Amino acid sequence: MDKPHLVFLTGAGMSAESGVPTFRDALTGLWSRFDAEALATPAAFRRDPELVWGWYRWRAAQLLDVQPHAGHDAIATIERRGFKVDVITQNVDDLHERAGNRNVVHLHGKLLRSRCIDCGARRDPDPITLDPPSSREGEREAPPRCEVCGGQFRPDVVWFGEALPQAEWEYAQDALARCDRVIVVGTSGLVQPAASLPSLARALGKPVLEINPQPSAITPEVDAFWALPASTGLTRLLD
Ligand SMILES: CC(C)NC(=O)[C@H](Cc1c[nH]c2ccccc12)NC(=O)[C@H](CCCC/N=C(/NCCC(=O)O)S[C@H]1O[C@H](COP(=O)(O)OP(=O)(O)OC[C@H]2O[C@@H](n3cnc4c(N)ncnc43)[C@H](O)[C@@H]2O)[C@@H](O)[C@H]1O)NC(=O)OCc1ccccc1
Ligand SMILES: [Zn+2]
Repeated sequence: MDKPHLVFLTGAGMSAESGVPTFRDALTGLWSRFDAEALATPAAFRRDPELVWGWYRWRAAQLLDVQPHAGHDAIATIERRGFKVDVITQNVDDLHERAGNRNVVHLHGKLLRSRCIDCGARRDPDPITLDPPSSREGEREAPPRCEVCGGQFRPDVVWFGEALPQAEWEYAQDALARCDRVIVVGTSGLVQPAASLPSLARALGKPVLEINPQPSAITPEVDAFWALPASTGLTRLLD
Protein backbone atom coordinates (compact mmCIF):
# COMPACT_ATOMS: atom_id res chain seq x y z
CA MET A 1 0.00 0.00 0.00
CA ASP A 2 1.66 3.26 -1.22
CA LYS A 3 2.23 5.92 1.43
CA PRO A 4 0.12 9.06 0.91
CA HIS A 5 1.53 11.98 -1.14
CA LEU A 6 1.69 15.05 1.14
CA VAL A 7 1.92 18.72 0.14
CA PHE A 8 3.16 21.22 2.76
CA LEU A 9 2.20 24.86 2.05
CA THR A 10 4.42 27.02 4.27
CA GLY A 11 4.65 30.73 5.14
CA ALA A 12 6.79 32.97 7.31
CA GLY A 13 5.47 31.38 10.52
CA MET A 14 7.26 28.17 9.48
CA SER A 15 10.63 29.89 9.99
CA ALA A 16 9.70 32.09 12.98
CA GLU A 17 11.12 29.68 15.58
CA SER A 18 14.45 29.66 13.70
CA GLY A 19 14.67 33.43 14.27
CA VAL A 20 13.62 34.59 10.76
CA PRO A 21 11.23 37.53 11.30
CA THR A 22 7.72 37.03 9.93
CA PHE A 23 6.07 39.86 7.99
CA ARG A 24 2.96 40.73 9.90
CA ASP A 25 3.61 39.86 13.53
CA ALA A 26 2.88 43.07 15.41
CA LEU A 27 6.29 43.75 16.97
CA THR A 28 8.84 41.59 15.20
CA GLY A 29 7.16 41.55 11.75
CA LEU A 30 9.21 43.02 8.90
CA TRP A 31 6.24 45.00 7.58
CA SER A 32 5.69 46.55 11.00
CA ARG A 33 9.27 47.84 10.94
CA PHE A 34 9.85 48.50 7.23
CA ASP A 35 7.66 49.85 4.44
CA ALA A 36 6.99 47.09 1.88
CA GLU A 37 6.17 49.71 -0.75
CA ALA A 38 9.63 51.30 -0.24
CA LEU A 39 11.56 48.03 -0.29
CA ALA A 40 9.73 45.11 -1.98
CA THR A 41 8.42 46.54 -5.28
CA PRO A 42 10.02 47.09 -8.72
CA ALA A 43 9.33 50.84 -8.34
CA ALA A 44 11.26 50.93 -5.05
CA PHE A 45 14.29 49.35 -6.71
CA ARG A 46 14.14 51.80 -9.65
CA ARG A 47 13.78 54.69 -7.19
CA ASP A 48 16.56 53.69 -4.77
CA PRO A 49 18.49 50.52 -5.76
CA GLU A 50 21.12 51.03 -3.02
CA LEU A 51 18.51 51.10 -0.24
CA VAL A 52 16.75 47.97 -1.57
CA TRP A 53 19.94 46.00 -2.33
CA GLY A 54 21.33 46.94 1.11
CA TRP A 55 18.15 45.76 2.81
CA TYR A 56 18.15 42.35 1.06
CA ARG A 57 21.84 41.93 1.80
CA TRP A 58 21.05 42.55 5.50
CA ARG A 59 18.27 39.91 5.40
CA ALA A 60 20.59 37.48 3.56
CA ALA A 61 23.31 38.00 6.22
CA GLN A 62 20.78 37.20 8.96
CA LEU A 63 19.83 33.98 7.18
CA LEU A 64 23.40 32.77 7.39
CA ASP A 65 23.08 32.83 11.21
CA VAL A 66 19.92 30.70 11.62
CA GLN A 67 19.23 26.94 11.54
CA PRO A 68 16.23 24.77 10.62
CA HIS A 69 14.14 23.83 13.69
CA ALA A 70 12.37 20.60 14.74
CA GLY A 71 9.45 21.45 12.43
CA HIS A 72 11.67 21.66 9.33
CA ASP A 73 13.36 18.43 10.44
CA ALA A 74 9.98 16.70 10.89
CA ILE A 75 8.96 17.39 7.27
CA ALA A 76 12.34 16.03 6.10
CA THR A 77 11.90 12.92 8.31
CA ILE A 78 8.46 12.28 6.78
CA GLU A 79 10.11 12.32 3.33
CA ARG A 80 12.90 9.98 4.54
CA ARG A 81 10.18 7.60 5.84
CA GLY A 82 9.14 7.10 2.19
CA PHE A 83 6.21 9.51 1.88
CA LYS A 84 6.12 11.55 -1.35
CA VAL A 85 6.54 15.11 -0.07
CA ASP A 86 6.28 18.43 -1.92
CA VAL A 87 7.05 21.62 -0.01
CA ILE A 88 5.44 24.68 -1.65
CA THR A 89 6.69 27.76 0.21
CA GLN A 90 6.17 31.51 0.19
CA ASN A 91 9.43 31.77 2.12
CA VAL A 92 12.60 33.04 0.48
CA ASP A 93 14.87 31.30 3.02
CA ASP A 94 16.64 27.95 2.41
CA LEU A 95 15.69 26.22 5.69
CA HIS A 96 13.56 23.45 4.10
CA GLU A 97 16.46 22.51 1.81
CA ARG A 98 18.92 22.66 4.72
CA ALA A 99 16.66 20.30 6.69
CA GLY A 100 16.91 17.82 3.80
CA ASN A 101 13.72 18.11 1.77
CA ARG A 102 14.33 17.53 -1.94
CA ASN A 103 11.15 18.93 -3.56
CA VAL A 104 11.04 22.53 -2.33
CA VAL A 105 9.24 25.02 -4.62
CA HIS A 106 9.74 28.75 -3.89
CA LEU A 107 6.69 30.70 -5.11
CA HIS A 108 8.27 34.05 -4.11
CA GLY A 109 11.88 33.39 -5.08
CA LYS A 110 15.06 32.90 -3.03
CA LEU A 111 16.87 35.41 -0.81
CA LEU A 112 20.30 33.81 -1.35
CA ARG A 113 20.11 34.31 -5.12
CA SER A 114 20.24 37.39 -7.37
CA ARG A 115 20.07 38.04 -11.10
CA CYS A 116 20.78 40.72 -13.72
CA ILE A 117 17.70 42.84 -14.38
CA ASP A 118 18.56 43.09 -18.12
CA CYS A 119 19.85 39.68 -19.26
CA GLY A 120 18.90 37.51 -16.26
CA ALA A 121 22.48 36.28 -15.81
CA ARG A 122 23.47 34.84 -12.46
CA ARG A 123 26.87 34.57 -10.77
CA ASP A 124 28.46 31.85 -8.63
CA PRO A 125 29.22 32.54 -5.82
CA ASP A 126 26.16 34.78 -5.69
CA PRO A 127 27.05 38.41 -4.87
CA ILE A 128 24.12 38.60 -2.38
CA THR A 129 26.00 36.24 -0.06
CA LEU A 130 29.54 37.58 -0.62
CA ASP A 131 31.42 39.13 2.36
CA PRO A 132 28.20 39.64 4.29
CA PRO A 133 27.67 43.34 5.09
CA SER A 134 27.86 44.60 8.66
CA SER A 135 24.46 43.70 9.99
CA ARG A 136 23.54 47.34 10.47
CA GLU A 137 19.91 47.76 9.40
CA GLY A 138 19.31 50.04 6.47
CA GLU A 139 22.93 49.82 5.32
CA ARG A 140 22.93 51.20 1.77
CA GLU A 141 24.94 49.29 -0.84
CA ALA A 142 25.23 49.58 -4.61
CA PRO A 143 23.99 46.46 -6.44
CA PRO A 144 26.82 44.83 -8.43
CA ARG A 145 27.01 45.17 -12.21
CA CYS A 146 26.50 42.29 -14.62
CA GLU A 147 29.70 41.09 -16.31
CA VAL A 148 27.69 39.96 -19.35
CA CYS A 149 25.70 43.10 -20.21
CA GLY A 150 26.62 45.70 -17.57
CA GLY A 151 23.07 45.65 -16.17
CA GLN A 152 22.25 45.93 -12.47
CA PHE A 153 21.83 42.88 -10.25
CA ARG A 154 18.64 42.53 -8.17
CA PRO A 155 17.54 40.05 -5.46
CA ASP A 156 15.90 37.00 -7.12
CA VAL A 157 12.65 37.34 -5.17
CA VAL A 158 9.11 38.14 -6.37
CA TRP A 159 8.20 41.72 -5.50
CA PHE A 160 4.63 42.99 -4.98
CA GLY A 161 3.00 43.60 -8.35
CA GLU A 162 5.24 41.03 -10.05
CA ALA A 163 3.95 37.73 -11.43
CA LEU A 164 4.97 34.52 -9.71
CA PRO A 165 7.46 32.33 -11.65
CA GLN A 166 5.33 30.32 -14.13
CA ALA A 167 6.98 26.92 -13.64
CA GLU A 168 6.76 27.05 -9.84
CA TRP A 169 3.11 28.20 -9.92
CA GLU A 170 2.12 25.42 -12.31
CA TYR A 171 4.06 22.86 -10.25
CA ALA A 172 2.17 23.99 -7.13
CA GLN A 173 -1.24 23.59 -8.74
CA ASP A 174 -0.27 20.23 -10.26
CA ALA A 175 1.08 18.92 -6.93
CA LEU A 176 -2.24 19.79 -5.24
CA ALA A 177 -4.13 17.92 -7.98
CA ARG A 178 -1.93 14.80 -7.51
CA CYS A 179 -1.58 14.75 -3.70
CA ASP A 180 -3.60 12.95 -1.00
CA ARG A 181 -3.36 15.47 1.83
CA VAL A 182 -2.36 19.11 2.41
CA ILE A 183 -0.75 20.62 5.52
CA VAL A 184 -0.66 24.44 5.71
CA VAL A 185 1.91 25.87 8.16
CA GLY A 186 2.42 29.44 9.38
CA THR A 187 0.75 31.70 6.86
CA SER A 188 -1.67 34.60 7.46
CA GLY A 189 -3.26 33.80 4.10
CA LEU A 190 -3.25 37.44 3.01
CA VAL A 191 -0.90 37.44 0.00
CA GLN A 192 -2.33 36.41 -3.36
CA PRO A 193 -2.20 34.27 -5.38
CA ALA A 194 -0.42 31.93 -2.87
CA ALA A 195 -3.26 32.39 -0.35
CA SER A 196 -5.72 30.82 -2.81
CA LEU A 197 -3.92 27.43 -2.84
CA PRO A 198 -5.63 25.97 0.28
CA SER A 199 -9.09 26.63 -1.17
CA LEU A 200 -7.93 25.18 -4.51
CA ALA A 201 -6.90 22.02 -2.60
CA ARG A 202 -10.32 21.77 -0.98
CA ALA A 203 -12.04 22.36 -4.30
CA LEU A 204 -9.99 19.35 -5.53
CA GLY A 205 -11.37 17.32 -2.59
CA LYS A 206 -8.09 17.15 -0.65
CA PRO A 207 -8.27 17.23 3.17
CA VAL A 208 -6.47 20.35 4.52
CA LEU A 209 -4.90 20.62 8.00
CA GLU A 210 -3.68 24.05 9.20
CA ILE A 211 -0.96 24.49 11.87
CA ASN A 212 -0.76 28.04 13.28
CA PRO A 213 -0.81 29.38 16.85
CA GLN A 214 -3.38 31.97 15.70
CA PRO A 215 -6.37 31.50 13.36
CA SER A 216 -5.60 33.00 9.92
CA ALA A 217 -7.57 34.19 6.88
CA ILE A 218 -7.69 30.60 5.62
CA THR A 219 -8.79 28.93 8.88
CA PRO A 220 -12.52 29.09 7.95
CA GLU A 221 -11.71 27.00 4.89
CA VAL A 222 -9.65 24.15 6.37
CA ASP A 223 -10.84 20.70 7.57
CA ALA A 224 -8.70 20.68 10.74
CA PHE A 225 -6.90 23.44 12.67
CA TRP A 226 -4.14 22.85 15.21
CA ALA A 227 -3.51 26.03 17.27
CA LEU A 228 0.17 25.11 17.67
CA PRO A 229 3.59 26.47 16.65
CA ALA A 230 5.17 24.77 13.63
CA SER A 231 7.80 22.85 15.65
CA THR A 232 5.17 21.20 17.94
CA GLY A 233 2.49 20.67 15.31
CA LEU A 234 4.79 19.11 12.71
CA THR A 235 6.62 16.92 15.25
CA ARG A 236 3.20 15.59 16.28
CA LEU A 237 2.73 14.33 12.67
CA LEU A 238 5.65 11.92 13.29
CA ASP A 239 3.73 10.03 16.02
C1 LIG B 1 -0.65 42.31 0.74
C2 LIG B 1 -1.60 41.69 -0.28
C3 LIG B 1 -2.95 42.30 -0.24
N1 LIG B 1 -1.03 41.92 -1.64
C4 LIG B 1 -1.13 40.92 -2.57
O1 LIG B 1 -1.63 39.84 -2.36
C5 LIG B 1 -0.52 41.26 -3.91
C6 LIG B 1 -1.63 41.54 -4.94
C7 LIG B 1 -2.54 42.53 -4.47
C8 LIG B 1 -2.34 43.84 -4.44
N2 LIG B 1 -3.47 44.42 -3.95
C9 LIG B 1 -4.35 43.48 -3.67
C10 LIG B 1 -5.64 43.57 -3.14
C11 LIG B 1 -6.36 42.41 -2.95
C12 LIG B 1 -5.77 41.17 -3.28
C13 LIG B 1 -4.48 41.09 -3.81
C14 LIG B 1 -3.80 42.26 -4.00
N3 LIG B 1 0.16 40.15 -4.48
C15 LIG B 1 1.18 40.43 -5.33
O2 LIG B 1 1.61 41.55 -5.57
C16 LIG B 1 1.76 39.23 -6.04
C17 LIG B 1 3.20 38.93 -5.52
C18 LIG B 1 3.16 38.60 -4.07
C19 LIG B 1 4.58 38.19 -3.60
C20 LIG B 1 5.29 39.33 -2.89
N4 LIG B 1 6.55 38.86 -2.32
C21 LIG B 1 6.71 38.37 -1.10
N5 LIG B 1 7.91 37.92 -0.62
C22 LIG B 1 9.13 38.02 -1.45
C23 LIG B 1 9.83 39.32 -1.24
C24 LIG B 1 10.43 39.45 0.14
O3 LIG B 1 10.43 38.46 0.91
O4 LIG B 1 10.95 40.54 0.40
S1 LIG B 1 5.30 38.27 -0.08
C25 LIG B 1 5.92 37.90 1.52
O5 LIG B 1 4.90 38.28 2.41
C26 LIG B 1 4.08 37.18 2.67
C27 LIG B 1 3.96 37.06 4.15
O6 LIG B 1 2.87 36.25 4.40
P1 LIG B 1 3.03 34.99 5.39
O7 LIG B 1 4.12 34.13 4.91
O8 LIG B 1 1.68 34.44 5.54
O9 LIG B 1 3.56 35.66 6.76
P2 LIG B 1 2.82 36.66 7.76
O10 LIG B 1 3.89 37.35 8.52
O11 LIG B 1 1.78 37.46 7.06
O12 LIG B 1 2.04 35.66 8.76
C28 LIG B 1 2.78 34.81 9.59
C29 LIG B 1 1.81 33.75 10.10
O13 LIG B 1 2.58 32.80 10.84
C30 LIG B 1 1.94 32.55 12.07
N6 LIG B 1 2.98 32.15 13.04
C31 LIG B 1 3.73 32.96 13.83
N7 LIG B 1 4.60 32.17 14.57
C32 LIG B 1 4.37 30.88 14.18
C33 LIG B 1 4.94 29.63 14.56
N8 LIG B 1 5.91 29.53 15.48
N9 LIG B 1 4.48 28.49 13.96
C34 LIG B 1 3.48 28.55 13.02
N10 LIG B 1 2.91 29.73 12.60
C35 LIG B 1 3.36 30.86 13.19
C36 LIG B 1 1.20 33.84 12.43
O14 LIG B 1 0.11 33.55 13.27
C37 LIG B 1 0.73 34.32 11.05
O15 LIG B 1 -0.52 33.75 10.70
C38 LIG B 1 4.73 35.93 2.13
O16 LIG B 1 4.08 35.59 0.96
C39 LIG B 1 6.14 36.43 1.82
O17 LIG B 1 6.73 35.75 0.74
N11 LIG B 1 1.90 39.50 -7.44
C40 LIG B 1 0.81 39.86 -8.15
O18 LIG B 1 -0.32 39.88 -7.72
O19 LIG B 1 1.15 40.18 -9.43
C41 LIG B 1 0.07 40.56 -10.28
C42 LIG B 1 0.50 40.18 -11.60
C43 LIG B 1 -0.08 39.07 -12.17
C44 LIG B 1 0.29 38.73 -13.47
C45 LIG B 1 1.23 39.50 -14.17
C46 LIG B 1 1.84 40.61 -13.54
C47 LIG B 1 1.48 40.94 -12.22
ZN1 LIG C 1 23.17 41.18 -17.62
